[in-house]
Amino acid sequence: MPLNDIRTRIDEIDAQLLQLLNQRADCVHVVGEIKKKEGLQIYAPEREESLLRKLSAMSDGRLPEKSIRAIYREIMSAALALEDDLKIAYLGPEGTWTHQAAISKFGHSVEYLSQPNFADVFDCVARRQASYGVVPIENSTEGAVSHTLDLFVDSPLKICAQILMRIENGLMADIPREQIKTLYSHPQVFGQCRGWILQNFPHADLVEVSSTTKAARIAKEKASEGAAAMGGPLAAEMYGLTMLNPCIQDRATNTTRFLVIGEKTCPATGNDRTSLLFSIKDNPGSLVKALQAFDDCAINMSKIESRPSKQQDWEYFFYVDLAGHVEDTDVSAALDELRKHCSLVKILGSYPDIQI
Ligand SMILES: C=C(O[C@@H]1C=C(C(=O)O)C=C[C@H]1O)C(=O)O
Repeated sequence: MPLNDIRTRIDEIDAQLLQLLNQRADCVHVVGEIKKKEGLQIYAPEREESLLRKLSAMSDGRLPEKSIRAIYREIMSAALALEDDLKIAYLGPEGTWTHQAAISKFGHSVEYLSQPNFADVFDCVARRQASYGVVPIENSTEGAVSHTLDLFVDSPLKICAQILMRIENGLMADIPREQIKTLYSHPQVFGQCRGWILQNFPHADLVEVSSTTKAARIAKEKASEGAAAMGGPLAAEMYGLTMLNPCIQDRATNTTRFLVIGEKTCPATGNDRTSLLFSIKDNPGSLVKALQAFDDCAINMSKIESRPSKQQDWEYFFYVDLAGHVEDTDVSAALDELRKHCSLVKILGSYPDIQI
C-alpha cells in the first residue's frame, strides 16, 4: 500500500480513537459524580490494576504489555484529572527518581507538589493539601529506606499502591572525566554504585547531598572546582550536564520500590500484597511464635525489616510484607494469631502486587 494511503488510514483510526476517548471521558465524568456523592475515593488503584491486567491479557496485537500500560497510564491520568483536581505530593525536588516514579503512576494530567523531605510528604497528605503522596521504601541493592519506615509508626496514612522502577544512575559533569575531583550524590546512589566508584574514582571525595537533582546543580555550579554528580538522566538534562557514563550502578537490575500513601487502603484484586508493622512482647520465643503464625496459615512472607522503636532502648518494630490481602481469610487468620504474641500490630495497607 502506498505511504499516503497508509497515513490516510492512520488519520481515520485516530479520529475514531479520539471519538472513543471522549466517550470514555463522558463515562469517567459520571463515575466522578457518583464517587463524590457517595464519598468514595477518586483514585481506585485496584480498578486501574485490574483493568491493566485484563487489557494486557486481552491484547492479541503488536503492542507489548509495557506500551499498553504506558498508553493507558495517560488515559487514566486524564480521567483522574476530569474527576477531581488530584494533587500528588512527592519527595522532591523536581527531576528526582521519586518524581519520575510518581509520574509513571499518575501520568501527566494531574498536579504534582514537590516536598523537601519525607515527613512533609506524609504531612501534606494528612492535612489534605495533597490527595496522595509518593515515597521510596526500598532499593533492590541498598535495602530499606528507613526514614519512610519510621514515619509509618505514628502516621494514620495507609499504603494504597506501589510503584517499581528500574533505576539507572549515571556519571554526569560539565567537565572532562580527567578533571573530576569530587563526586556529589544522594547516599542511596553512592550505595548502589559502590563497586564502580572504587574501580573508577578510588581517590575522589564523595559528598552526600539530599537529592540527585541538587547534586546535578552543584556539578554545574562548581564545575571549575572539579565537581561531578551521579544520578538519573532527567537531573542531567535539567542542568545541561553531559552523561559521561550512563549506567554505573553495580547491579543492572537495580530497582526501587515506591509507595503511594493516602487516607484509605485498597480493595482486593486477587493478587495483592500487605504491609504491616508489629512489636513483640518481651517473652522468650515471642518473635519465633509471631512469625510462625504466617507459616501456619501458609502465608508467603516476602520481607522483614527491624527498626529501633525510638520509644525504649533495645525495643524494635518489625516491618513485614506478605502475599495476600488483609481481607483474605488466610491472611486474617494469620493476623489473629500474630496479635496473640505482639504488643502492637499495625496494618499499613493492602495493595495490588505488580511485577516490573
Ligand atoms: C474512572 C474511574 O476512576 C479512576 C480512573 C480510572 C480509569 O480511567 O479507568 C480507573 C480507576 C480510577 O483511578 C473508576 O474508578 O472507574
